[in-house]
Amino acid sequence: MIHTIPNASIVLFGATGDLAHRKLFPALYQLYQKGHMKENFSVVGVSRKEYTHEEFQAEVASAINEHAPNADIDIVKKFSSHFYYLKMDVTSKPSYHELEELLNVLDRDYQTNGNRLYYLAMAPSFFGIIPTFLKSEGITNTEGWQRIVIEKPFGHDLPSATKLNEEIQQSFNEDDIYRIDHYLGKEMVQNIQVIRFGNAIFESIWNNKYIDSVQITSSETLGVEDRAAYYEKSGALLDMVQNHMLQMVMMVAMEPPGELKPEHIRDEKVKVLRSLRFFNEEEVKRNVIRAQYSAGKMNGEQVPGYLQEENVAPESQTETFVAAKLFIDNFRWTGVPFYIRTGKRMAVKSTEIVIQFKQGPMALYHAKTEKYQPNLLRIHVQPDEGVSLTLNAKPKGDTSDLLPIDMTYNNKTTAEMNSPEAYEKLLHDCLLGNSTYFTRWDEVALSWDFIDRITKAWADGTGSPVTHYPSGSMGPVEADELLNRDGHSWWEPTKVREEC
Ligand SMILES: NC(=O)C1=CN([C@@H]2O[C@H](COP(=O)(O)OP(=O)(O)OC[C@H]3O[C@@H](n4cnc5c(N)ncnc54)[C@H](OP(=O)(O)O)[C@@H]3O)[C@@H](O)[C@H]2O)C=CC1
Ligand SMILES: O=C1O[C@H](COP(=O)(O)O)[C@@H](O)[C@H](O)[C@H]1O
Repeated sequence: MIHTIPNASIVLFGATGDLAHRKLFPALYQLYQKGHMKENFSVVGVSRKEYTHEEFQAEVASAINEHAPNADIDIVKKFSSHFYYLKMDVTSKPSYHELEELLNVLDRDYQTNGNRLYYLAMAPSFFGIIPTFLKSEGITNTEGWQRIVIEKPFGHDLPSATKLNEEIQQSFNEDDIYRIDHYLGKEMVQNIQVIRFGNAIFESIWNNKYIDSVQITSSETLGVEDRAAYYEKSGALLDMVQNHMLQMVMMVAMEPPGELKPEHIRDEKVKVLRSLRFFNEEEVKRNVIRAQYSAGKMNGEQVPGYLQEENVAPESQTETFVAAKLFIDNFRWTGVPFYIRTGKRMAVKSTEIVIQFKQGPMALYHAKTEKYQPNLLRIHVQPDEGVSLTLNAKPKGDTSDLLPIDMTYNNKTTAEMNSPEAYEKLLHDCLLGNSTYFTRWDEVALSWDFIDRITKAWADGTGSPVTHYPSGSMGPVEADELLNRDGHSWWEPTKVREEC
């Protein structure tokens, strides 16, 4: 539900960066333009570059014009007049006093009641120090609420994430810490719980009696671009699996919450991670595939392999693709494999969840024709948004054959009616104090515990080796074999038909 955001000051650390320009300014603008933010808010941009307030406002306006669809020039002007700039090195304790002075003026001018949201759009190395100084220099000491948004990655393993968390919790309560996973802001990821718990026909068959397997694919066409410095240390496992892929697994596998309240939903998600089978070395080798893109063709154009990309080590073993078979050892899911795969430079940009249902008890049709398809429920997360259900029917006039048909719901009908961007929804939620779609510490800790065992097996040389896949393909043959040995194959991403 959309509510009007209360009066507040937003402090945006990292205001000259890529995330602020491409995602955060446009997301805030959309909230304003739709009337969810009224006039009583200010945004203080913080970075080390020199800007006057006016230069910064012009920069914000230009970013919105470039990245927000259908931006209105007059509204953009009015919106950007709420922005202020402070040149500040976040590692310098005394500079926080200037921030406090500015915020005190803005709190008064905009009647914010001291409500403040601190958004850390900065490199992770700053995630600990900023909350520490915000607290020690008394900035968080106001009458209003104080919330902090932490970008990803939250640590690089369980020990580093624990240390970071302890540091942040010295200054902010868990309830006021909003760890962002932007996949949780995606329309169709949020829709999973409605499709499941809002439709008795699905929830009653959402278990190992009726579901054969689950597949989650998140493929990208982009390569590493200019992010090799970060990506070389992360790879697809830390960049996508630890957070986004596991979040989608949790949304598909969780039990119904007692109520639609943040803690009820987050409790159920955590229980999924508690039932996730944590792999030993042998299981990592058997169930987790890693690979790197080699040169290939994308849209008819030759593109380089990962090792030829700028700032990538000549013999880098960083994986740009991961496929895995996961097991959730609980009453609902025992025996149902969850196959996940994600990678860069793949054939299509797509995120899709496919629920494959079991065949009926008697082979009246499926043994007789190759055209028989298992029933599939596809949740199209992006770029198309929607749901489709594959059924078997009979072709017109022919009683002896089968025709798979799709019943499709398309969530995104026209360019003018795009769903809100993930960051828009998440900013809206944290300004309202709704943490449902942010990751709680116990989720983060368990997900690192699961991931660390894979990282360790790979580092010890006991996991499967890094193989290669040509750019423009859907991954290495080993990822196909992972499913083939169970008699399965990957369902390739499909489009939601426009006419439906
Ligand atoms: N970009 C994206 O699409 C995504 C980014 N993220 C995460 O968001 C965060 C930010 O990423 P991104 O915007 O790409 O990073 P950038 O490198 O583009 O921006 C970093 C920002 O930090 C500022 N900065 C650096 N050092 C200091 C300092 N000592 N004091 C004050 N400001 C400083 C920089 O400005 P200046 O140099 O002027 O000080 C700049 O504004 C990261 O954690 C990233 O992992 C997550 C998902 C997607
Ligand atoms: O967090 C990240 O996500 C993006 C993919 O996000 P999407 O919304 O475009 O699917 C990925 O490219 C990036 O490497 C990763 O850091």
